[in-house]
Amino acid sequence: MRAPATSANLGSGFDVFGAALERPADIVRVERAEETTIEMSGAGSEFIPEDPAKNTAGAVAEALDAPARIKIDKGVRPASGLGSSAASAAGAALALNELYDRGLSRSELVPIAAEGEALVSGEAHQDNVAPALLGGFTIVAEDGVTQVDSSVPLVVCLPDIVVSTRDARRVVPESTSVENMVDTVGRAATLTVGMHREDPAMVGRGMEDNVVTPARAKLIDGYDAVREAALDAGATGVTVSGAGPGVIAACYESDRSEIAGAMLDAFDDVDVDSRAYQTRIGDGPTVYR
Ligand SMILES: Nc1ncnc2c1ncn2[C@@H]1O[C@H](COP(=O)(O)OP(=O)(O)O)[C@@H](O)[C@H]1O
Ligand SMILES: N[C@@H](CCOP(=O)(O)O)C(=O)O
Repeated sequence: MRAPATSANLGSGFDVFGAALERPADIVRVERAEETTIEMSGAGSEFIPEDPAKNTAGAVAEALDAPARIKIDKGVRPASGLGSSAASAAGAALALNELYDRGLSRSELVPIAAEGEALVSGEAHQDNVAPALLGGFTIVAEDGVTQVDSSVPLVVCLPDIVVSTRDARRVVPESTSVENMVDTVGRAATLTVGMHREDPAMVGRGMEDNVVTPARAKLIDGYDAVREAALDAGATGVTVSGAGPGVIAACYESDRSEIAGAMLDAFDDVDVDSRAYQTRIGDGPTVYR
């Protein structure tokens, strides 16, 4: 099972919007077993507990009552803002659903995979697991998830800084002004139509946000300079990816490589190592049998 990285929030859609990324991804393998065991390898795996009670894939095996030998090769580093914890949870949910013939749809697996998010961030937010399972752009609302296929080009720059989602949720303001609310609704609506039209300019305009992103940007050294550099290089919009520290830019494909270089240079200028993924909005998980 190949389960994609995801970017949640996209600025104006805190805890609502999410997008599957074409790359990077986790590879999740499962075999039936008497009790669940987990073996981790790959990017940042030394920081991820193999104890099933502390691993997002273990939480999913428990929720599905599907004990298994689970092997995860991380393509998505933990505490990245790229839905690392969600990729493993979504991959495990889909793989275990097949292994045990549970017959649940990908949409029905969203709240089950979110059990993993509750374990690591304290809340079962679904805005990463929804796109990780369904692909494309997703909107998580009280009454269900809406999915739209899209392939808008993106650059995601991941600095060598760790920001845990649990900590980054603590800095989110408890309230905001009506003026900010009106601005956010306008931008969220613009972004949604932009995704549907696959229009990078509209998506970029909708990625601004005056409430959550400014509070979280303070946790990322060099954020303002990286954002400016990406915009100068042609990005149509830039924001914090998920809870950070990843920074995501929407763009036209022809500008992608220049934007990636500009973001890497801007982090380098403040002595922060980083890596850039030239990617786009992509599909959900791929199942290998
Ligand atoms: N299978 C897993 N993959 C990634 N992180 C996991 C996993 N299981 C538990 N974790 C823990 O979840 C935390 C990372 O999740 P989170 O802070 O939400 O970051 P991200 O934005 O990358 O998802 C780390 O503390 C990590 O040890
Ligand atoms: N809506 C959540 C999304 C967290 O995404 P992650 O990729 O950082 O785990 C939040 O903003 O807290």
